[in-house]
Amino acid sequence: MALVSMRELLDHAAVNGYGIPAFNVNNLEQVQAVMTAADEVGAPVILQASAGARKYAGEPFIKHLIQAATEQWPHIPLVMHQDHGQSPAVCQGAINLGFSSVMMDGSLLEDGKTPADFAYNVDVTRRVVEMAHLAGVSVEGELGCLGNLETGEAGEEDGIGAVGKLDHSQMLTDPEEAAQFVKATGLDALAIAIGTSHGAYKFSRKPTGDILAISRVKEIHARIPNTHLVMHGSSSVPQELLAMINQYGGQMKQTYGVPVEEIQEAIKFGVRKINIDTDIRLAMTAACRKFLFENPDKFDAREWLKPAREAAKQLCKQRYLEFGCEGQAPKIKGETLQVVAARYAKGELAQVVR
Ligand SMILES: O=C(CO)COP(=O)(O)O
Ligand SMILES: O=C[C@H](O)COP(=O)(O)O
Ligand SMILES: [Zn+2]
Ligand SMILES: [Zn+2]
Repeated sequence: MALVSMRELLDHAAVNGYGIPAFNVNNLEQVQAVMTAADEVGAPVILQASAGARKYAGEPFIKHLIQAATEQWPHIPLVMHQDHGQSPAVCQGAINLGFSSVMMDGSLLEDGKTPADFAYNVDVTRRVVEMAHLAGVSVEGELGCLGNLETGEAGEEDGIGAVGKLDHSQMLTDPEEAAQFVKATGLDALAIAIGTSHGAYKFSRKPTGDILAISRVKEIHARIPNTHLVMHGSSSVPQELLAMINQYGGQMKQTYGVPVEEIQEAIKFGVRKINIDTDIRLAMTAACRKFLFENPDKFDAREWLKPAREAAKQLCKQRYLEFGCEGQAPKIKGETLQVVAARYAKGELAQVVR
């Protein structure tokens, strides 16, 4: 199957009440891990590449790694999504490269650090929607800045994130603004800020409602019922992976992620895409450290990449099962992007705002 539109997958997830993890990928082993996990459980796939991934691997490698996955697993509906595009020009570049979905992150200015105002965000996102939908490509936007509600720190850890202190109004997406934003842009999916942040250091304790505002999801969803909500910074940071990393020579500090049961609750109220990068990093690092510690004589990279890839696969499989993706892939039609473009043109995919 050729690459499919993210809108098609998320529409299917909405009708059938499940969520799809969007995994960040940077190299061969991560692509293989996600795809084999999806194949084992019959899950649809969103592979996303950040600017950091494109810098690390190079654009031709990212493009061809993901296209290779469509050849190896032709029966799996697969979206190639650009994560955190910082400008319309970056999004246009991704569309030209063959991405079937793009994120225009206009919550921050082009530097990826300075919080932007609402008018700027609307303007850049609307421009991306106009060009992307002509090609049947889906658009995710973001309203509100990801950040830690305990400290007010936006916490730039992965190259994308506001710098310095933010107030709570900047770190929690406002339902009324979300409604205005969707009306003005017509985008397909909206990343919301509810207290999650990128990277491993999200919460100093297991989060409760005051620092992870899942209740916001319900309020936002009520206003924009067919715009798919996206949770960034949604790694769960499994304690056993932290312990394993530290057991085999690592020095990670105590930290907590987003509990899977909170994500499951959010899925009931309109969250359809759940971004996960850090958990794959932790799983691969833990497995790799363990293998090299136990086999100090080994030096073939394939030998330590194999357990790392296997650990990433297990993590991905677990999330597919927990978010309800099992057996959904064969039920997805896999429309061509041309068909989806025609549906946008006819107004069939217009957003509802209440
Ligand atoms: O949101 C993300 C990518 O856009 C990744 O979040 P994590 O750092 O929690 O995995
Ligand atoms: O959005 C953040 C992702 O975790 C990507 O991280 P990265 O910029 O290090 O590739
Ligand atoms: Zn952002
Ligand atoms: Zn993100």
